[in-house]
Amino acid sequence: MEVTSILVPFVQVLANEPLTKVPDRYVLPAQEIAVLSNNTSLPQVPVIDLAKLLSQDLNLKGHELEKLHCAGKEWGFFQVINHGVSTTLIESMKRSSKSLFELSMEEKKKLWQIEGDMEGFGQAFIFSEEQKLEWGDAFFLNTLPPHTRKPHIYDHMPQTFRENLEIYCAELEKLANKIIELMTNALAINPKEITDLFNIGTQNVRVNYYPPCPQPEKVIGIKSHSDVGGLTILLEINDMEGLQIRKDGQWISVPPLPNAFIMNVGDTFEIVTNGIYQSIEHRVVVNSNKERISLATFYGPNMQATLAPAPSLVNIEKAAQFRRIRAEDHNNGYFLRELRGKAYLDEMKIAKDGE
Ligand SMILES: O=C(O)CCC(=O)C(=O)O
Ligand SMILES: [Fe+2]
Repeated sequence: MEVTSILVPFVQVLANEPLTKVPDRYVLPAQEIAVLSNNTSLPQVPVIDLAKLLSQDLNLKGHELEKLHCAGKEWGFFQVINHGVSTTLIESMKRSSKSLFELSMEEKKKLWQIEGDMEGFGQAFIFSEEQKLEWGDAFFLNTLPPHTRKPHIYDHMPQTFRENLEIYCAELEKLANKIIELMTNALAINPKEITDLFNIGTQNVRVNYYPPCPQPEKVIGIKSHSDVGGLTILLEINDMEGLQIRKDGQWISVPPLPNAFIMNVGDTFEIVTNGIYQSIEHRVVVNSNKERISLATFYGPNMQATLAPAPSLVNIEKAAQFRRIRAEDHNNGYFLRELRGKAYLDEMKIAKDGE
């Protein structure tokens, strides 16, 4: 896909300079400053136990499936424990993701985005020199289907990163498929109505690096957005807080939980479940002490598939909420706009009478 996001400076370099003030290009307008809802009784993101979901004990399984259903419906965000991915693999993946940002500038340059392409070090969603930039760097890659892997990036990646990534991505593809199938069980529909869309699905990874910032309250690490795909699986690399989600109008912090994956439903999943499971707006705030690193793995549909609400989730009580769109067109459209909450998903909605 051709993407026209413009190339931007590396924030990690900026953060290494003795700055006391952040450059204007990063300072958000007052109304966009991230304010955390200050309420100690805010609800916590649900924690789902995959071992229970896969248990032979039907009571245990049923109870956890109900929890998954609530998490999909009411949160669109949850943490998953006992996910079955080996700790050794996860620790290696963490180390090698971190080391990407420790490469020399010369090495990083070989992995730099080239114009018209999103992969490598760089940003997406930037379309003008006036646009406010985020206080964060990213390394983005296509991993599946294999023919979408870009040789100019793969050939220059550090070998250990590449080797770990290969195994990690295969494990996360299996895990994503498992969770999606369990969600279809929780929705009590024929799994194929949704799982068929993910046959030869797409997978991308994004390593996010948010350097410490001298004026953290003036900037944002990632603007509020929902993810475009099916299911995102996030790994916290250095256990730093920063991720926040918007639930019922309030911003709630998602604290890293040891040995868990943070998962969230993307816009595609909201479309195919006819709005029953919701993609949730999230953002990242930064701090002045320490960098934060995360690894997001996005799992999306086959780009040739047509996205539409699953037939059995459309009925007299609930008409189709979203129009049909080819997955590739849906995906490309997402990357042609600035990140702005759930604005893009709203464009996919079928207007109700009188709107
Ligand atoms: O760094 C994070 O915790 C979230 C990253 C994110 O939302 C994304 O990469 O889409
Ligand atoms: Fe995201």
